[in-house]
Amino acid sequence: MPSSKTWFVIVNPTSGNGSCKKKWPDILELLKMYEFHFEHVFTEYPNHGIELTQNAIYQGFRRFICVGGDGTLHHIVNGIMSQKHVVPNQIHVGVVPIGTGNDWVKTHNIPKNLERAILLIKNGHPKQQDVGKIEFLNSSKKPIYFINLAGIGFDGLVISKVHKYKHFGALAYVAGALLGLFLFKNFQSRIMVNSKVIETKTFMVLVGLCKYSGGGMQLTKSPNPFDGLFDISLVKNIGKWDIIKNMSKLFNGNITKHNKVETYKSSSVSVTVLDNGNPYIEADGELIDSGNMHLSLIPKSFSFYGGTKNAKQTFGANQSGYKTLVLFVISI
Ligand SMILES: Nc1ncnc2c1ncn2[C@@H]1O[C@H](COP(=O)(O)OP(=O)(O)OP(=O)(O)O)[C@@H](O)[C@H]1O
Repeated sequence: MPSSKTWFVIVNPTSGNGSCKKKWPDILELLKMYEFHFEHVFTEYPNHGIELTQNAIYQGFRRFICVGGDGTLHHIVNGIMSQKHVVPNQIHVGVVPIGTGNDWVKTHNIPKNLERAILLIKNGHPKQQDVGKIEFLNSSKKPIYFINLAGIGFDGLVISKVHKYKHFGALAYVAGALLGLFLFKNFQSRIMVNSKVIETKTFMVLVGLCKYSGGGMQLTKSPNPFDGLFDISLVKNIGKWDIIKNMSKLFNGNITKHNKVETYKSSSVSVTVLDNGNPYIEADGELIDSGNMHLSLIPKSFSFYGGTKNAKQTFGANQSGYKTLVLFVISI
């Protein structure tokens, strides 16, 4: 049985397009220098983080460090939320962000600098944010949990393409979006939210808890991971050229003001696909399924070490993302 002070460190060597493997020796030194008691493991295949987290909880670990990107963190969250041994928010998670998008950490002011991220964990006090739960209608698949954003439609298609472009860094999401625009067909869906039933041609439905997704895009209006409500964007029958013309608005949040976008605040939402399309569902940037889904919110269930607003923000992708996009488009 590990002591309550022992950390369980989960390292995804493939995160950040493989940069995690190169940075791990420095992280190891820093953890030793700041006198963490810890054990560490490497993930060996996709989704392995879920199993590693659950086994560590059964062994008695209550404090985790995620060394990786949004996907690695997503799997740790799913390991925590899908076990029945310990109340989820009694397990505390620190993050050393070494992903490609690193979207979740931007909301919580977690620095990308390795030493500062580790010091934040060492000196921080855990906060609790809301967790989303996705249940798959017409399927026996187990629920999936998310802490950043989940989406169905175009968003899911982009995630299905992104892995091919991870060597572009955060621009992988832009590359996936540009390719996806030419492949995607809007689908007919029924959305149930706040006792309202909406049937419409749909580009995507986004269900947000935190502010950034897709490498720094802001796709919902005013997400708050602590308020017990999802921040939902229903993007109706928008055209491809309309998206291209409004590309900058994906990064500054103004896309939610477009006349084809409706926004809602709710603690649950269902999406049923009404035509032959089988749109992909993504959660925290991971492709998880396709088809119909029901989402509900579990308040303050994820406990983590976050930074403060005053901490120096080292990402700034929301400001720089659009400029980088323009450079990227010019370069291809
Ligand atoms: N040993 C491994 N081999 C292959 N894939 C792995 C391995 N370990 C974990 N994975 C998978 O790697 C994927 C990507 O991880 P992660 O999201 O942390 O990095 P990233 O994609 O670079 O960052 P971000 O999501 O922030 O853009 C996850 O889906 C995870 O399941």
